[in-house]
Amino acid sequence: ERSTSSFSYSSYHTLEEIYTWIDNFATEHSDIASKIRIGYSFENRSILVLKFSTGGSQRPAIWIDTGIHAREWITHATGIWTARKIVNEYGKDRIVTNVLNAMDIFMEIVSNPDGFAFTHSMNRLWRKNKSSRPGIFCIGVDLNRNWKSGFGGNGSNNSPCSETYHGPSPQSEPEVAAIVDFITAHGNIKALISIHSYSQMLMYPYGHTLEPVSDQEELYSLAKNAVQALYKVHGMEYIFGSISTTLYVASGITVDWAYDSGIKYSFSFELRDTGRYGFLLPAAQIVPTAQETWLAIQTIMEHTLNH
Ligand SMILES: O=C(CO)C[C@@H](Cc1ccccc1)C(=O)O
Ligand SMILES: [Zn+2]
Repeated sequence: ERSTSSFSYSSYHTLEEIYTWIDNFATEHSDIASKIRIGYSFENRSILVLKFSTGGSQRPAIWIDTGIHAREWITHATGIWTARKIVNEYGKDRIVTNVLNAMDIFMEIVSNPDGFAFTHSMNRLWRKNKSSRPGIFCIGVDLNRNWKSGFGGNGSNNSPCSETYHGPSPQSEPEVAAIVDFITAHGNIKALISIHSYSQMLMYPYGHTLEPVSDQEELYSLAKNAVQALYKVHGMEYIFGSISTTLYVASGITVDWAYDSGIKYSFSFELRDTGRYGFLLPAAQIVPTAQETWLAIQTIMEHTLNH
């Protein structure tokens, strides 16, 4: 009996439970899924990625990450549900089947394992990683400010005690360097989706400047279509647009680096809710959130496949 079938997709889980699930999931779906270790965190935990592939080699691919901010538990839970959805829908759903017959999907569910473990052990609202450096008395770098593009600019902070501390240099954090190295070595990533919570938004670059990206029109209309598909599931309204104009200026962020590295379809989600529960979203909303997010993700994947 599949042990992942005893796993509750409508509950939050610890780091150990998620890592065990990843192992069992890759074993039970070895025809299409495999587990890759792309590096080690500051506290030496494995950084794991699930690869979904139906063959070929170096196929164009889609990258999805969740949990870069430790306290955003709905994102890890959404990632787990989405991984199962992908393997269950291959061969049934037209979009998933077409995407996986031509492209690979890489999904990093726990992108900040040290911080995530800390939200279970010590501080539920921890955001950053757990890096420390000699003579610095505050812990952690904001992994969504440590990327090269716009590094150190407005909307990031030079103080190690800040929640948006950008770190001493771009990619100084092993959790960011691991992704940069993997995506750079792969060289054929066509879309990147970096999932956060909360606020109910679907955003695209830039965050570090108010200047529109060259593909602004295309990304705007794709985001519009994606949030319309999402809305149809449970009536949840998402706003959309560029990060700097929709939310605030933020520098050194994942999607700005991705876009500047040639990944045109780079998006960041802010999942449920709009503040009533915030990071403490009740587990009862995990499946509804994942279900609606899936429609937006499918919209982005299909567009990526067809362009
Ligand atoms: O995670 C957030 C809430 O914890 C808000 C996100 C908003 C954001 C998301 C993606 C790209 C730039 C900014 C952040 O400030 O990094
Ligand atoms: Zn976040």
